[in-house]
Amino acid sequence: MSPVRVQKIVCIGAGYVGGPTCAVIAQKCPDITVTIVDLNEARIKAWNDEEYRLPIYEPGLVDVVRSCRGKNLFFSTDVDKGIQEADLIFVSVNTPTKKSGVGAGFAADLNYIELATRRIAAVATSNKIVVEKSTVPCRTAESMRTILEANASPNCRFDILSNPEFLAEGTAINDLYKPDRVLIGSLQTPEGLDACQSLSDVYAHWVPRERILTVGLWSSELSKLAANAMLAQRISSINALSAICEATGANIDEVANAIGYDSRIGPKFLKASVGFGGSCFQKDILNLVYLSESLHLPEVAAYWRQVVEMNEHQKSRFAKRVVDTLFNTITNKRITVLGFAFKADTGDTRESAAITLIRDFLKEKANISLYDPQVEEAQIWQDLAEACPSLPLENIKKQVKICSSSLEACEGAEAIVIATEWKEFKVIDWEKVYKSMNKPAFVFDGRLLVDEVKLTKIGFKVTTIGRGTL
Ligand SMILES: NC(=O)C1=CN([C@@H]2O[C@H](COP(=O)(O)OP(=O)(O)OC[C@H]3O[C@@H](n4cnc5c(N)ncnc54)[C@H](O)[C@@H]3O)[C@@H](O)[C@H]2O)C=CC1
Ligand SMILES: O=C(O)[C@H]1O[C@H](OP(=O)(O)OP(=O)(O)OC[C@H]2O[C@@H](n3ccc(=O)[nH]c3=O)[C@H](O)[C@@H]2O)[C@H](O)[C@@H](O)[C@@H]1O
Repeated sequence: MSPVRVQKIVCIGAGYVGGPTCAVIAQKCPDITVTIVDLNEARIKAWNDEEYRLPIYEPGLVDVVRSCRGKNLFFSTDVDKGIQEADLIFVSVNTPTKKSGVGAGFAADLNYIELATRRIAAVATSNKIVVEKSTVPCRTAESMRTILEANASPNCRFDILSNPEFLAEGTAINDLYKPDRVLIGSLQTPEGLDACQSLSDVYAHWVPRERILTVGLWSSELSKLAANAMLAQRISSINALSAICEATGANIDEVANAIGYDSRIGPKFLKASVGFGGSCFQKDILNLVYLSESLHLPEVAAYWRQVVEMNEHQKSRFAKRVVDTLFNTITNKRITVLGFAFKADTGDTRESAAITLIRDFLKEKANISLYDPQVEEAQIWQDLAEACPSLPLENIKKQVKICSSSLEACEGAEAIVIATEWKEFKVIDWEKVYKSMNKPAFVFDGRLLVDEVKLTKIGFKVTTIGRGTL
């Protein structure tokens, strides 16, 4: 046996990971045909949209899709055909936190992985390299192998690899073009190592070989959870320090800068905020907590759980600071929330801190004016309805107004809360905004975004995460 030269790839799951990742593979590997399949017809239709109104917003993505769609990049709902034709299959389906049953609230829901794996077993008629792209608990590859081997037709051989994705939303294309590393886990058997070589050769079209790390399967799976846990832990650490700054008069930006100069700590990922969001940090840490508990390591589980608890504390601490500052009541007051996405440069709202803040403000019976440059209106209503199950949507709609610009959202408000660090919020005409607001006019900067001194000079009363009041 020698490594197979990959000619046809199918990716199951056309989401935030499958879409950009496989579009970049197609662009960088013109000799490989890449098909991205999904059961969600609307999503596939949007990927095939003639005007390139793609289902996800990601800077640079349209150019990548434009460069190869219809040549060696295809989007389809025909999952079975995709599987049959491919020699390498990425499984890039969602792995959300389980909502019910054993491990509810912590463990990963592997139902989508299992269904995709069963489909591969049911329809494959030739050898396949099956690659776990989704983030999964340690040893999921073993379950996949058991399902594949028990259900496959006799002449099919399956080699399973783990190849977790480390891209961040908003910078996905750049992260894919120049990854810090590509991680591939395989069994250390001759067949496993050959499969690993085949996938390495795909990435080597544009990633330097020294950045392609090859390890054992379980190390690869665990490294993904570990990377997200360590990143989230950094944010919870800086946010914990931001509370101390607010109480002492220290400035969190100065503290972050000072500690970041230590080359062992480094300057990145030390921005205090209203709390981390996104589909993965919380889910992956809870997954690690569940794994630790299953392995009878309660102290380890408690350690990682605290990262999520600190994040919840940061969000509620910020919401409380808003209410306290507005003379202990926001009932019937108009609060402007700028930003709804979980971070800038994405339209993704999963676990966004803005949702928690608005939920808390609605409980206090405030009126909300909301503006985000990318998030669709329907998504906002869906997220708020889910976050406030005891409030009928008609009531939410009476309390929340979705606006089409920052200026419109700020008019007549008592306070502005910056929830997402969109660059455009930095350059708002703050003089104009000030004139249009009720006085005293408050700004609560949950993202260390605006110039506090300048806004204070205009007349605003500014409260910033990690700083005492000026
Ligand atoms: N969103 C992100 O930035 C990152 C996500 N990840 C991981 O990647 C995985 C995917 O995440 P996203 O792309 O964000 O999820 P997503 O929800 O955007 O996309 C998953 C897609 O899979 C499709 N799907 C589910 N089961 C299917 C099946 N049996 N056959 C065909 N299609 C199926 C769904 O319809 C959906 O469109 C998750 O495990 C996540 O933890 C990893 C790194 C970054
Ligand atoms: O597995 C995943 O899904 C991905 O999760 C994160 O990527 P992502 O969630 O897209 O975005 P991040 O840039 O990590 O931001 C996550 C959250 O932390 C917040 N954040 C980030 C950095 C910081 O210094 N402070 C801070 O509050 C962001 O605003 C955002 O709400 C990781 O950065 C990726 O490496 C990983 O692949």
